[in-house]
Amino acid sequence: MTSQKIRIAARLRPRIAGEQEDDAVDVRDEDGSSCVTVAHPRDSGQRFKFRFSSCYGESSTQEELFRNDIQPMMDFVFGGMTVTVFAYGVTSSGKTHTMQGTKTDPGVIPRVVKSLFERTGQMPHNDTSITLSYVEIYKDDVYDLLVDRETAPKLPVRENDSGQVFVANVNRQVISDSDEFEQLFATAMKRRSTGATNLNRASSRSHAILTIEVKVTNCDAGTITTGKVNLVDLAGSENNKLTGNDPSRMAESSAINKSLSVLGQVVHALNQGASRIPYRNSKLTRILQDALGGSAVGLLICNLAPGLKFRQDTWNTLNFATRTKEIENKVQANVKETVAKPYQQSIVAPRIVGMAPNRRVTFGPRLSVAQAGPSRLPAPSRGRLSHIGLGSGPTTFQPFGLPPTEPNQGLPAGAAGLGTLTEEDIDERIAKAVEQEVARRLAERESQSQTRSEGQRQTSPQPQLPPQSSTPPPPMQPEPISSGLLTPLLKRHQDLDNELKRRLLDLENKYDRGNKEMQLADVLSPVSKKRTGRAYVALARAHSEKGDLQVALDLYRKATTYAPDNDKLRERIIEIEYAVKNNVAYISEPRGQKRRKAKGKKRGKKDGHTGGCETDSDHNQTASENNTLGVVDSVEHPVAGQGKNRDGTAQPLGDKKNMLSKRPAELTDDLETPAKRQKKYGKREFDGNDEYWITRAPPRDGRMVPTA
Ligand SMILES: Nc1ncnc2c1ncn2[C@@H]1O[C@H](COP(=O)(O)OP(=O)(O)OP(=O)(O)O)[C@@H](O)[C@H]1O
Repeated sequence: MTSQKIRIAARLRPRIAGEQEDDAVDVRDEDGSSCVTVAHPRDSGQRFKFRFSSCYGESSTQEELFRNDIQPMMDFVFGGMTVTVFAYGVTSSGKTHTMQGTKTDPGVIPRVVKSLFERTGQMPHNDTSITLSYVEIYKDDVYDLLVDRETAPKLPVRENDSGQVFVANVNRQVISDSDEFEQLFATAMKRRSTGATNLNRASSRSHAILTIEVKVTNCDAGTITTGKVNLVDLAGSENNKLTGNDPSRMAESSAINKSLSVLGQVVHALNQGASRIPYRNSKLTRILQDALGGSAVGLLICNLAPGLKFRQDTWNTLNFATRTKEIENKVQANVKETVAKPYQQSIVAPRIVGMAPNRRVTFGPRLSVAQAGPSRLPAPSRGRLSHIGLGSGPTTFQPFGLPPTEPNQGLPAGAAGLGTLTEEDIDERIAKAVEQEVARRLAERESQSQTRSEGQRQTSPQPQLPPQSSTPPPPMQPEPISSGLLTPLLKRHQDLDNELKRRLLDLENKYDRGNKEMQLADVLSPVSKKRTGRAYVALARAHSEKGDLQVALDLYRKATTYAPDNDKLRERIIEIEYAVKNNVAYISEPRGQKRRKAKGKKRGKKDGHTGGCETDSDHNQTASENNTLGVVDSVEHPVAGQGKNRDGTAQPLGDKKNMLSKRPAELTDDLETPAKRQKKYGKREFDGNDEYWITRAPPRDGRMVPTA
């Protein structure tokens, strides 16, 4: 792992028709290196200088930029690293021109693709593949540009086990040459949201991210190297006085400015070494997380528009670039060995090597998921579960056979038969084996219980059974049966099969439900997410007060999908889990304690604290950052304003649609209504913890009372 600062390239575009000549901004050579200079607003004799990794003037060419700054980064891609290039600047500063270019004057994207293919063409001994995905972030929703817009759903953004953020369910297209790319890209570009503004006839209304993955399998070295390049054409920050946007354009503009403002906050937080970086405040920063303080190599192209008209924007862009160049990434390569590692050999190889087809997999008693090495077991999918023995009896529990053993192709001992399996392949096979092992054990347990119950039947006096003999009984033969009755053997097999089916389906349903919940949470707006979370919490609380702790626990767990960062919620789940596990009563926090906390929290918010979303410095930054980016008007605080009046005070009951009014009828009977509550407690109570109105049992001492 090596540290690498983000590189900055500034590019000043030439004047376009109708723009006035002046020297407000220029690029010049000074002291042996080039820099951008901006005229002092009040003293034209003075100029501010900005130095970056490279600076390109109005006459610079696409070829120059590519050769100096982009081409050298391709080495990183082939070394298994992720490279992110993003074009940043005010609207009409030339971002799309730089990234896409035109047919006659291609930009960074087509040049990168061409260079990748040229390079893979020089690797005849390696197996290479180039895969493409292309998405746009429009009003903070992610859409696939490789599918028709009419049918393109909003795509969720997720994080994998190793903390890497990715766009889920995105189309990934393998391309075999530059021509195929050009066709695909030309169609995708037409799907991107663009519109005319006063400043740009074809202004991008979205951020577009093209991801190219390069996979090189080196059979000699036994490695698979997966590098990636993200080419990002950001939408431009907009000054709505200049763009003359209509209301629909204003909504887009506000979303663009907001996400760029969050980008500014992220950069600031990184520079401050803040403990919490607000990546999650916009999809853009979430997706670019790896490039900003993560493990990718980054290049920021700062596009600048010439002239006095854009001086303030130029100034903002240059300030943003100056802060960004301080960000340091910990660059990591993604290189995997194609042969099994020691932990995999010890578990997988001895069992599977040379296994006869259709022999049952018999893992030793020590095998567990945890022992299957540090690998991440893929979550069971419908496809994978459903093909295990469903639909026929237990004899169909097939081993997770590798293909018939192939001759050892010079692989290390112990890896024989694994061929060129990748770590993922092996992980997947382990997962399958574990699933099958679960199925086998279920079947075994079932058959043991059948044997036991048969044994009991045999020991009890049953005149119709033959006398017991000391010799082992012959293999059970199905007896002729009277019509309409199953033989015991068939019946046993069928019961077993049904039980197995039932359990596997339960497992699948559980997985599907969890997945749906996640997907739903991903597509909801932050406000709806919060509301749904609250609704679950309200129901959970109602159940916990009824003593129905298991149901309450399930509901609280569901609520965490919508409020993953809520520590209180997690704490409550742990408490209830403890209560359920140890069979002790669970009692909610005493009221007084909570109210005090609530007041404290509200005071904190008034003072500028944001409920854990940002640090103080983040918050203070909001104003300064936005001033810098020139987007003060569009800033929305992520937390402030929810569940409160405009003046920051809590909304009284009745003014707000509280969650209790949405409770199912069966839950409301034995709960307090707001009127009952008022009668009982004399005044209304606000639960500052989760910002919703709740019913509460009379205060009791202590949090848990053992019942036994
Ligand atoms: N280096 C350049 N050489 C020639 N023309 C350029 C150059 N850069 C930009 N232009 C022209 O300037 C105009 C605006 O450029 P472009 O659309 O790329 O801006 P943008 O920053 O992507 O704008 P937006 O954020 O609104 O999408 C276009 O007509 C483009 O052809």
